[in-house]
Amino acid sequence: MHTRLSDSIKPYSMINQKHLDLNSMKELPDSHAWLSLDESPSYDSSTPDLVPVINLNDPNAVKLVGHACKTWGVFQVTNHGVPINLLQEMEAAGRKLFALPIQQKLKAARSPNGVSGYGVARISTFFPKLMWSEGFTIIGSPYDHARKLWPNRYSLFCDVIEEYKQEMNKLAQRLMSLMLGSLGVSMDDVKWAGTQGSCPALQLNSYPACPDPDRAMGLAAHTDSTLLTILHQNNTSGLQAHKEGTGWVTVPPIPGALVVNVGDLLHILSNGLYPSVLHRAMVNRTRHRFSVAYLYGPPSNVQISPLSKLTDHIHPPLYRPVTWSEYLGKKAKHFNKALSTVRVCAPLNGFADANEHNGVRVG
Ligand SMILES: C=C1C[C@]23C[C@H]1CC[C@H]2[C@@]12CCC[C@@](C)(C(=O)O1)[C@H]2[C@@H]3C(=O)O
Ligand SMILES: O=C(O)CCC(=O)C(=O)O
Ligand SMILES: [Fe+2]
Repeated sequence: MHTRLSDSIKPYSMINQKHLDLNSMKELPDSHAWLSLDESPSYDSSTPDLVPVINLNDPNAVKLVGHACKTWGVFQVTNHGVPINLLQEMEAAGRKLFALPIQQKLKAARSPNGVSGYGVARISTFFPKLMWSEGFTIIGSPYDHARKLWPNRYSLFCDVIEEYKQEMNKLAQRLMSLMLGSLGVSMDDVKWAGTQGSCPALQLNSYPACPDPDRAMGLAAHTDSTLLTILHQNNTSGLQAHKEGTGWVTVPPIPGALVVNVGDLLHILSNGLYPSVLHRAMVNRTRHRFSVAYLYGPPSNVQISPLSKLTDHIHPPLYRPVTWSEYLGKKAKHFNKALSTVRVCAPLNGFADANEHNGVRVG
C-alpha cells in the first residue's frame, strides 16, 4: 500500500482560510500588509548576476545544467519540447478558473483535510500576514473539482490539464537524466528514476494586480519539497530566487521558456551538491500575474537518500533516507526547517553547512 501524498500534508490544513476577493480590493487590508520585505540587490549594473538560460539542444547541456544546479538551483530552459500553444492553453485555462466569481471558486475549495482544490497559499500558517495570491492545487484527476466549477463545461479544462501533465512528465524525466548525468550517475543507476509511479502535483497561482505592491507578498520565500519543479509564468515578472552572496534576483519571464527549480529531494539525493533554491513571488501594481508549477517527485514510497556514488568515508551521507510522503509531512510541520530535520552528521566544527539555508533567512 502506498502512503497517499494527501495524507502527508494534512498539518497544513490547520489554516483558518480567509477568502477575500483580492481582484476587487482598492486598498491593501491590514491582514495582507507585510512589515518588511527583504529587498532585491542593487547591482553594479555592469555585472548583473543573471539566472542561467539553457538551450536543451546544446551539446553541452549536461554540463550547463550541472553548473546551474550547483551555483543557482534555478535556471530557465528553451528548446524544451513542450509546445508553446499548450503553455498558452494552460495559461488561458488558469485565467478562466481564477476569473470565476469567488463563490463559484469556493465550491472547489480545498477541504480542511485535503490537498487539492482552491485556496490561500498553504504556507500561510507560518506567517503572521496573508499573501496576495490565490492558488489551485491538482493532485490526481482534476475532474471532481472541475465539475463543481463548470458543471456543464468541465472537459476542456480537464483535457488541458491532462495533456500538460503528460508533457511536463516527459520534460521532468529528461531534466532528471541531465541532472543525474551531471552528477556522473545514469538513470539506470537509480531504479525508480524512469518509472511512472510518481504522483506529481500541479499548482496554479494567481497574483492579482495589487494596490500597494511594496507592502504585499505574493508567495513568501520557500523551497519546494520536490526533486525538481517546472514553472511557467505569464509575461509579468515577480518570481525571485535567492542566491548566496547576491541576494534576491528576479527570474525574468522569457516567452516560451520554462523555469526549473531544484527542490529539497534533489538536495538530499545529491548530498547537498545541488542545494534547493529559496524563491518567492512578488506582486505588481498594474498587472495580473499567473504561474503554473509542475511539482515532480519520486514515487511516494521510495526512500530517497544521498546517491551512493557521491558518498565515501570522506564525504559521508549528510541526510538520512526519507520518502516523499514522509518529507511532505515534515515540510507541513517544520516548513523551511524540514531539510535540517533529516540531516544526519552534524558538522564537527560547529559551523553550519554552507548549503544549509533552510530556516535561516525566512520569516
Ligand atoms: C506535492 C506538494 C508540494 C507542495 C505541497 C503539495 C501540493 C502543493 C505544493 C506546494 C505548491 C506551492 C509551494 C508549496 C511550498 C506549497 O505550499 O504547496 C508547495 C509544496 C511543497 O513543495 O512542499
Ligand atoms: O509564482 C511563482 O513564480 C512561484 C510559484 C511557486 O513557487 C510555487 O508554486 O511553488
Ligand atoms: Fe515554489
